[in-house]
Amino acid sequence: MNTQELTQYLLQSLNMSLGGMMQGETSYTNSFDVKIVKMGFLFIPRLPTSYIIDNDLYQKIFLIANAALYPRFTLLKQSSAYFVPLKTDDIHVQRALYFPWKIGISERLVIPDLNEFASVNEPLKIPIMKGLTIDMNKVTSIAIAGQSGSGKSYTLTYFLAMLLSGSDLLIVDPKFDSPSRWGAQKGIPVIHPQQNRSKSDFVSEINENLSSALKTIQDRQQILFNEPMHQFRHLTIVIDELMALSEGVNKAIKDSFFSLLSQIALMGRATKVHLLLVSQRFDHLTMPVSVREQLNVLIQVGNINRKSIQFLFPDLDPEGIVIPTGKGTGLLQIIDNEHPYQVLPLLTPTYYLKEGNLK
Ligand SMILES: Nc1ncnc2c1ncn2[C@@H]1O[C@H](COP(=O)(O)OP(=O)(O)OP(=O)(O)O)[C@@H](O)[C@H]1O
Repeated sequence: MNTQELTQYLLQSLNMSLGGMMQGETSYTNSFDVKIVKMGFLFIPRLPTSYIIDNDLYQKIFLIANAALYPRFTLLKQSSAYFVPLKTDDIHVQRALYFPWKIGISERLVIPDLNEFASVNEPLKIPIMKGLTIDMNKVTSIAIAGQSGSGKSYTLTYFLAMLLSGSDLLIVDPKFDSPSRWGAQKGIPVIHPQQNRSKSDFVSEINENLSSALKTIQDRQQILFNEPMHQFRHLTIVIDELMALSEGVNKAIKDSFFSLLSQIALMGRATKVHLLLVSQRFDHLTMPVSVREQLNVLIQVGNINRKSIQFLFPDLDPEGIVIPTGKGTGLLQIIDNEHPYQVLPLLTPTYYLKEGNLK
C-alpha cells in the first residue's frame, strides 16, 4: 500500500466513522484532510469548522484510526490533543492534530534458553520486545504492577537474569518465593522473612540495607564532585511485593523505609543506583509519591482498565489501546530522552530455563 492509498483509506475510515461528531462535515466537503508524515499522520481541519477541535475529537480519531491501522501501525496514545503548527500562510489550515505511530505492533520475544541469552546480551541493555530495549544507563527506577497471576514474578526473574552481568543486586523478597529461589541458584543473597522474627524486624533489616545503599550513593556523589565522568558499577535494589512491606509495620519503621526509598529514588540517577519495585498494587500507601515521580519504566501486566492503571498511569485513558491477550501482557511506558512519549501494548518475554522454570 503506498502513501496515497493509505491516506485514502484513512480518510474513508474517518469520513464514515466520525460522521455524527462532525455534524455531517467530511473530507468531501473539504472540512478536513489527512496527511501521512514520517512517523505518523496529521489530521488537518479546515477552519472555521462547525465541530470543535478538542481532546474528545482527538481521542475519537485515535480510536478509529488505531483500529483501522492495526496491525500495520500502532498509534501511540497521548494523554491530550497533540497540536502541531503547519508551514503555510493560509490561516485556515495552519494547524493539525498529530498522531504519532510506530510501525507494526508490539511483538513478544521468545527466548529458548534464558541463561545463554543473558550471557551473550550486552550488559545493562535489556531487550523487552522485538525492537525495544531498555538501557539501564538511561533509566533509574522501574515498577512492575499487576494482580496475582498476571506474570509479575515471571517478568521479575527475567529482569534479574538480564541485570546480573552488569549490576550488583540487593534483593528483598517478602514472600520468600521465586526471587529467593533464583538468588539461591545464582549464589546471590536475598533478604526474606525468617520464621522467628516479626514483620517490623524484617522491615528494619531492609532499612539497614537501604541505609547502606544510601551511604554508597553519598560516597559516589563525593567522587562525582571531583570526577564528574566517573563510571560506577550499577547497583539495583529489587523489592518484590512492595505492598506487603507497608502493612502491619510499626509507623516509625515504615516512615524510615519510605524516606530511604525516596532518597534513593531521587539521588540514584547520577550514581547508578536503581530501584526495581514490584507489587500487586501501587498507591500512595505502598509507595511514596516522590518515588512514583522518579519512575521511568512503568510496567502494568494483567487487567488493564482505568482503575488498575490509575497510580502508574494517572493521565492515561487506556480506551482504544489494543492490549494483546495471553500471559504477561499489559502496558509499558519508558520515559527517557530516547523514546518519544509513548505508552505501548506490552508482551513480556517468554523464556525457558535449561534447569527448569522456577515456578
Ligand atoms: N511472558 C510470559 N510467557 C509465558 N508465560 C508467562 C509469561 N508471563 C507469565 N507467565 C506464566 O503465568 C503464570 C503466572 O505468572 P506469575 O507467577 O509471574 O504471576 P504473578 O503476577 O507473580 O502472581 P503472584 O502475585 O500470585 O505471584 C506463571 O505460570 C508464568 O509462567
